Amino acid sequence: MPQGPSFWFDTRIYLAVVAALLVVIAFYNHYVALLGIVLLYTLYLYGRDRHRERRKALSQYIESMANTIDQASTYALQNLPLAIAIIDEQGQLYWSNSVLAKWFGDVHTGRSLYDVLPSLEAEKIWGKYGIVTERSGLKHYQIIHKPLEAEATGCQDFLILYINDITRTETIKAECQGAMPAFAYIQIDNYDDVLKGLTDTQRTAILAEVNRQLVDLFAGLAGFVRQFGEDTYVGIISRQALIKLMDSRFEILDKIRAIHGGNKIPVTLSLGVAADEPTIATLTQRAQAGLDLALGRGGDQAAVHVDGKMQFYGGKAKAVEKNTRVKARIVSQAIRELVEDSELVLVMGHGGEDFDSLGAALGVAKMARHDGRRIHVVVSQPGVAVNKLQELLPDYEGYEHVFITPSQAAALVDERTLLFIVDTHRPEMTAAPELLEHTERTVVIDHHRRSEVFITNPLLVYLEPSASSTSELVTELIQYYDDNIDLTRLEASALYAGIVVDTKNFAVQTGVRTFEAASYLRRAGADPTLVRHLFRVDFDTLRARAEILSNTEMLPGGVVLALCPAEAKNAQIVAAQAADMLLTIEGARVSFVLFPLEESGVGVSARSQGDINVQVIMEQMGGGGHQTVAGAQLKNISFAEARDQVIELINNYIQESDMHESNSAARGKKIR
Ligand SMILES: Nc1ncnc2c1ncn2[C@@H]1O[C@H](COP(=O)(O)O[C@H]2[C@@H](O)[C@H](n3cnc4c(N)ncnc43)O[C@@H]2COP(=O)(O)O)[C@@H](O)[C@H]1O
Ligand SMILES: [Mn+2]
Repeated sequence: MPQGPSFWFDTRIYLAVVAALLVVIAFYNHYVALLGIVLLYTLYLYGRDRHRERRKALSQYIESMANTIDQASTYALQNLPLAIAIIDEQGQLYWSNSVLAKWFGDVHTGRSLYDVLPSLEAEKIWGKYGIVTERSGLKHYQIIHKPLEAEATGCQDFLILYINDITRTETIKAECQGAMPAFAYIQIDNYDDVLKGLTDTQRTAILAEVNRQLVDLFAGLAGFVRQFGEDTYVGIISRQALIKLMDSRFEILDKIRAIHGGNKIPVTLSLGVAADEPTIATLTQRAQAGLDLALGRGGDQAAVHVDGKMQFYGGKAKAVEKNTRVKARIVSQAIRELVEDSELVLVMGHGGEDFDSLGAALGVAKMARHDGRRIHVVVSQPGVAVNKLQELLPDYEGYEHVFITPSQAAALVDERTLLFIVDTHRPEMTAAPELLEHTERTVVIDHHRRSEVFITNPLLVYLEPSASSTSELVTELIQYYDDNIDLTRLEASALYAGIVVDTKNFAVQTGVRTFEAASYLRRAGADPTLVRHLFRVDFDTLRARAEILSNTEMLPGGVVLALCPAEAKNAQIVAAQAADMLLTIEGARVSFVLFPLEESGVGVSARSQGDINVQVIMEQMGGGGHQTVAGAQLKNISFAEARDQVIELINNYIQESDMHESNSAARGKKIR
């Protein structure tokens, strides 16, 4: 490197010192001093020239260095392991480094970056600092976006994007995730029923077949399965294998259901499976909760907790009626103890009460009154069923003011209050959801298949999806509560009406226990004339029902779809009744009636003959219900959109079932 200017400064100091010495020498010898001055001057001239040359060389060196650094930094910017793009609000490229073109092909100034990265959401990133991850084909990118404001650019606002290719990291992450364990609890739902009355050889053959199917399944998935009770198994597979199992829509359920013993009862299986949990303890807890949920929903299904949410597969078999009433007796006694420990008993059903929830509520109220407790039934708002009963109740002593509003109930409730929730177990569907926040002493009695959302920490739960109705369950509880309970004509008739509603007049979902409950109620005074009176509808309602029927479309695959007129009174009930009626059409497998919701939106009443699980379809629309009777409420949607959604879901359902069960071609026809 050339020497700098300090060298010439130093030289001049030396020359000045020599000049001073020459002055001293001149005092003694003029000739020597003169010679010294000539030499000194020559030295000065030489030094000055050398200094000029060096200064020139130095500035040339600095200039070349600057050029090199400029080139190096440009090279570095263009060849970063990052793509950089500067875009405007429309996504148009103003500048980018060459890496962007290398990764995304034809990108040039003026072209929109959103064309090459369509998943990038302009409104989410424009003007903001942040990091997003995007996928483009097989590649994954992490994008840091940073605003570049007009003040800095002197013209307009821009956004700088630093794009990092994280495909390798994401691939490794996906591989690791795929190798994580998924844990399964598996249970034969109906072990005793299937094996009842079979010979030892038949029993062994059935159990061996179940075993073989499970072992084959897990071996095929490179997993592990082990029986740990007579009807229970645990299994472990990788998360990747679980995804395969989900893609097959748990075909194992169909294979197991095809196993029949001599008594013709098909074997059904329930699975609770969990993945993506931080510890083995939470993984197994989630799997256990999934199994409870699958069993609570009637069995013959898998409840899978993956990606932070629960998904259900299967659920095609009917819930099998339990032929023992031991549980009813135990629950009844437990209820009695809770009632005796309370001062006030409140009962509520689901909002938009029907006779099942009101009949069951009056039945529970009867038990509490029998023990001398203050009781009230909390109702959401006047409706057909509430109004009908309200007209009759004042004739019965103590029932004059039995119905109260949610706000009246909130004013009464204290820590000694016992709150019964009947005919639903979903907090948001209760007549007064806010009441649940005021009391922790709750009891749930319901006949719906268990859904994921449930009343928080109830003291007691009596959930029997195989029962026809909550009124049937409450009728049994009354019989075990106290032999001396004497139902009034109205109480018995309300409970009877509850059974009638949910069984469509004893046509569906009925078991031996349904008829036994009905005959107990008849003996206790249930009056068919009064029940008929409860179900009478006004002329407008009847006309609305007729209009629905005239608006009916018969679609391929046995799908019947109808629309309820927008101005119909009691639209929900009319739609429910029409959906029931539509199933009586020859060839109808499933019916859907769309109706206007009071608070805007579209409601759906869905009914099935049994082979299509409408609960699963309605759950996909945010609703629920049972396998053959279900419903949903859709917000911010038009009738046409709701119709399209229903058709798409039933199409998918039929196609999937056909794929897995090789149903006839006619059934699999696409609906338009
Ligand atoms: N959002 C939802 N989440 C979970 N479950 C839901 C949701 N929305 C509806 N459901 C359940 O779906 C079934 C079917 O409901 P539905 O409205 O189609 O039918 C119920 C009543 O409307 C209907 N009903 C009431 N009174 C009469 C009558 N007089 N005649 C005929 N039909 C009538 O009967 C159904 C009773 O259902 P239940 O109260 O659940 O037993 C239902 O299970 C919803 O809870
Ligand atoms: Mn019910």
